[in-house]
Amino acid sequence: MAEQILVLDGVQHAYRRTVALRGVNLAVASGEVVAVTGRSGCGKSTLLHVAAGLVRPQGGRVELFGQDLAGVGDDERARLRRTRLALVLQFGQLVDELTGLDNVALPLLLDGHDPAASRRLAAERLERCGVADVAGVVPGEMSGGQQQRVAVARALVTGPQLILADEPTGSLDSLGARDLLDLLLAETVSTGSALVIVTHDNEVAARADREVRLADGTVASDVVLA
Ligand SMILES: Nc1ncnc2c1ncn2[C@@H]1O[C@H](COP(=O)(O)OP(=O)(O)OP(=O)(O)O)[C@@H](O)[C@H]1O
Repeated sequence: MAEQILVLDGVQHAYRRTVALRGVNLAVASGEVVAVTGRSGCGKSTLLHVAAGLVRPQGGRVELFGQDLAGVGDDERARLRRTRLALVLQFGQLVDELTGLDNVALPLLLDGHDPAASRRLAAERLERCGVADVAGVVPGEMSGGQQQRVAVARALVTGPQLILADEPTGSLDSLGARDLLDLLLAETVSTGSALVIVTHDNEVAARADREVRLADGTVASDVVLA
């Protein structure tokens, strides 16, 4: 059986009086593509933030790459997010002042890699993601689709074992969304990463290996797709 790289066990979380997660159990194996679906407000983004170690849950246990996150400090969490984990959000969240190339090289540079080698890897990633032409362009001068492709290139440049994506196609039209999903799935499969993708889009969910549907802060169904 494939190694489990993310395990949520009875995870609970509330923001003041709003309960977002009420005991979520979920395990993701290496290389698996899992879609997380459910109505607005059911807790999908909170689940992703807990999995990324951005939010400390008030109850239950999160195990990431075999480590109980409760015992992992903020610096080590940040290091995990830069190296073994990647986040892709609805709006690429690129650094406005940096070019496409420097945005993609950034996680490597922050992790202390050689600058020239980092930029070479970043250029290769941009090429693979079909956006080599925006290497010298800042995000404000890119289209929404180009920004999301650069965000995918940045997410994959470190060779993460797990990619957490929150509505990564949500800001794009349907054609752009399909293109970006094709890219994300192809790159995920080719690097052997696991992908957890939060989506409202049934077409996106249908292309995953598994669909986990949340309802009111719990897992309502967890189905392996053909
Ligand atoms: N920072 C916050 N402060 C207070 N309440 C929050 C916060 N973030 C989320 N919530 C609440 O927690 C619940 C779950 O929110 P969450 O964003 O996880 O849901 P979601 O399924 O991702 O929603 P959507 O599909 O609309 O993005 C909602 O009731 C939401 O209003």
